Amino acid sequence: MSARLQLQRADFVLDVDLQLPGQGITALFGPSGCGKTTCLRSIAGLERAQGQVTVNGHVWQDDASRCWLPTHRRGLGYVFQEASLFPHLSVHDNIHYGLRRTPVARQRVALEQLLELLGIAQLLGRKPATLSGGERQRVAIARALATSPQMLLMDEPLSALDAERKAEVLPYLDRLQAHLDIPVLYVSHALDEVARLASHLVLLRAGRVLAQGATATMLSRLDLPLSQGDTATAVIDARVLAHDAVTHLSTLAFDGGHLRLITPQPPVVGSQRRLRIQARDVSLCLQPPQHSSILNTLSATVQSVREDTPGYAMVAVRTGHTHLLARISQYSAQQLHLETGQSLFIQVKSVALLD
Ligand SMILES: Nc1ncnc2c1ncn2[C@@H]1O[C@H](COP(=O)(O)OP(=O)(O)OP(=O)(O)O)[C@@H](O)[C@H]1O
Repeated sequence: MSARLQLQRADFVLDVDLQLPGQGITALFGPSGCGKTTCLRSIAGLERAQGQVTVNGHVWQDDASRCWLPTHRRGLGYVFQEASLFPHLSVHDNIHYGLRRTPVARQRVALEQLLELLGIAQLLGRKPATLSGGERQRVAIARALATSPQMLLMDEPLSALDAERKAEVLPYLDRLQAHLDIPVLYVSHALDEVARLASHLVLLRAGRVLAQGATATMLSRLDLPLSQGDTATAVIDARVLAHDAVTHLSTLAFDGGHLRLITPQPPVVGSQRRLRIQARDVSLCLQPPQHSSILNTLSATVQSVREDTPGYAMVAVRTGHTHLLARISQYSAQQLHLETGQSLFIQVKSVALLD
């Protein structure tokens, strides 16, 4: 998918060039007012930006050749912050409203599969007013997907939900991603959501693309603001090798070694899982640590070091082909004489399963 878009407002200019994968979830991320929604609405044809938009070989817009498809002809699904369901229609009729407008030849998503993936089969007879916020949003996603779109556009779909409801909906988004072959462009300003869901990340600043690339790579780049401060995080895709029911420890393999973590529920052996390692949970040692309570020690190479917030240094390290961050005191960075290319050991105090 590619989009080159320019739009001028009185005090805001959008000028982006997006090259996105035709699969998985791509996050459009950045601070409030940077243009995420404007960008999404321009791709949808809800704003009249100038430029070119091509999705899966379909040209939605190309001003050079005077092509501009209206929204209803772009083959897209759109999910807003607040589920915009028809209040007088049942869940069944809301979903079928989208389905009826899709010619049979274009239907690629089986309705039963959609209901199953989003866990809404038992809600079909209900009216939107009787649903919880999380259920409403799942129905809104089903309605958008029922039209078998070329692309699903989601604008902060979880931001109106409290933490509990958000945690309830996230696994459904994981399942959609695993089972449906529809690329998603996902607007968010919550880094935890992006780290969990997105395989690709576009970082926006003041209407422009600051950087774009694989989420894992973007999160660990010291030249980007994502790696600053206490929330800096790395994500790793890993495979479950084993689970020990006695110790509750699971062992996962990634490109760089093995990690062990306590998992209350045994994960499926052989499954691919995404792990999060926060920079503040990684410490550095020049010698292999001995007799430590910390479960995970890996050998690594220093990639770069940068001053972080006052008193702290952020260190990018590589283990195998995997990039991690360590947030340590500046004092420690000086004591260890850290330099690029240096070999050392990292201790990982905490690893979390994200999906
Ligand atoms: N309809 C509009 N008319 C004029 N200016 C607008 C309009 N909608 C948005 N803007 C301005 O355009 C800029 C980008 O807004 P946009 O909503 O795209 O940002 P955002 O990154 O999605 O922000 P948020 O995370 O707060 O939703 C902002 O300066 C905003 O004030």
